[in-house]
Amino acid sequence: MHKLTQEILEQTITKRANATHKGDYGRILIIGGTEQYGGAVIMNALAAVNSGSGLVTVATHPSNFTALHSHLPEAMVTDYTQDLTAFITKADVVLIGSGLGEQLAILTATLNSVRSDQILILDGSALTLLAEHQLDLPDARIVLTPHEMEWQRLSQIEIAEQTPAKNLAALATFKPSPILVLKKYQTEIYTADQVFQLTIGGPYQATGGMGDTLAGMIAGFSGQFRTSLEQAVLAAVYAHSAIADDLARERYVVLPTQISAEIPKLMHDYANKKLTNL
Ligand SMILES: NC(=O)C1=CN([C@@H]2O[C@H](COP(=O)(O)OP(=O)(O)OC[C@H]3O[C@@H](n4cnc5c(N)ncnc54)[C@H](O)[C@@H]3O)[C@@H](O)[C@H]2O)[C@@H](O)CC1
Ligand SMILES: Nc1ncnc2c1ncn2[C@@H]1O[C@H](COP(=O)(O)OP(=O)(O)O)[C@@H](O)[C@H]1O
Ligand SMILES: [Mg+2]
Repeated sequence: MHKLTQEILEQTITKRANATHKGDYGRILIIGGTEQYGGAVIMNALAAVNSGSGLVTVATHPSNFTALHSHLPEAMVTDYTQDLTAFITKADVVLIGSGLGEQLAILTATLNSVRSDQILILDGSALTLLAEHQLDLPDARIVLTPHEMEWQRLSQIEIAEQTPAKNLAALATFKPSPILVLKKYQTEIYTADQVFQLTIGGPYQATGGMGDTLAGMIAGFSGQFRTSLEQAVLAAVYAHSAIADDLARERYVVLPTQISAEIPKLMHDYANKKLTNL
C-alpha cells in the first residue's frame, strides 16, 4: 500500500496560464439534493467552486435553489426532475448521488446519458441505489466514493472483512474499472492495480457533509487537472484532510464548509510552493 504524502499536491496543483478562461477549468454538473438533503449539493458545490471549477451547475429539487444561491451565487441551477440530457452533454465532470435519496429514475437517466470521455463521480445515495438495483456502470471514467457501509452494500464485503485483497478482488468485477475512494479513518484509494492510503485526517472530520465536500473537491480537481484522473483524485483526497488537520490544530470539530473556505489558500500555497503551514 502506497502512503500518500503532500508530494501529490506539489505534483498536481500548478500555476494557471494567463491566457485562459472559465471554459478551461472544468464544466461540472452536480446532481442530487432532495427536499430533505439540499445541504448535500450545497456542500458539493461549495467545494467544487472553491477548488477552482470554471462552471458549476447544480441539478436539484427546486426547493433548494434559494438556499444554494444564497450560499453560492457562482453556481447555476436546474430542476433535476426535468430532462438533464443537454446539461450532461455539456459537462466535463458529472457528480451524482450526494443527497439523491430514492431518486432512481434520475440516476438511471444519467447513467444512460454519460459519454465514455466524461468523468462520472458516484457518491452517497447513487451508490446505495446502484447496489439495491444492481445497476451496471456506464462506459465512462468512473470514480466511486463510498464510505465503508456504502462499500459493504456495493461489494457485499462486511466492514470488518474489507481488506485490500478482498477490495481489489471485488473491484475487478466492476466494468469499466473504476477508481474507488473507500472513505474511513485512513481512507484507501484503489486503482486497477494499486492501493494508496491516506494517513492524515482524524475524527474531527466526523460530521455530516464531510463526504459531500470531498466529492465536490474530487469533481473540481478532476475537471481542472486533466493529465491524470488518478492523480487528481489522490490530490483532492489528500487536500481535504490536510486542510482538516490544519484547522483542527485550534478546533475540536472541523465543519465541511470551513474546509471549502480554505481550499483556495491551500491551492495558492502549493502552486507557489509556500508550504510553511502544512
Ligand atoms: N446535509 C445533508 O443534506 C446531508 C446529506 N447526506 C446524504 O444523506 C444520504 C444518506 O447518507 P448517509 O451516509 O448518512 O447514510 P447511509 O445509510 O448510507 O450510511 C450511514 C450509516 O453507515 C454507518 N457507517 C459505518 N461505517 C461508516 C463510515 N466509515 N462512514 C460513514 N458511515 C459509516 C453509519 O453509522 C450509519 O449507520 C446520502 O445521499 C448523503 O449524501 C449526508 O451526506 C449528510 C449530510
Ligand atoms: N475518524 C475519521 N478520521 C478521518 N476521516 C474521517 C473520520 N470520520 C470521517 N472522516 C472522513 O469524512 C468523510 C465522511 O464521508 P461521508 O460519510 O460520505 O460523509 P457525508 O455523506 O455525511 O458527507 C470521509 O472523507 C471520511 O474519510
Ligand atoms: Mg456520503
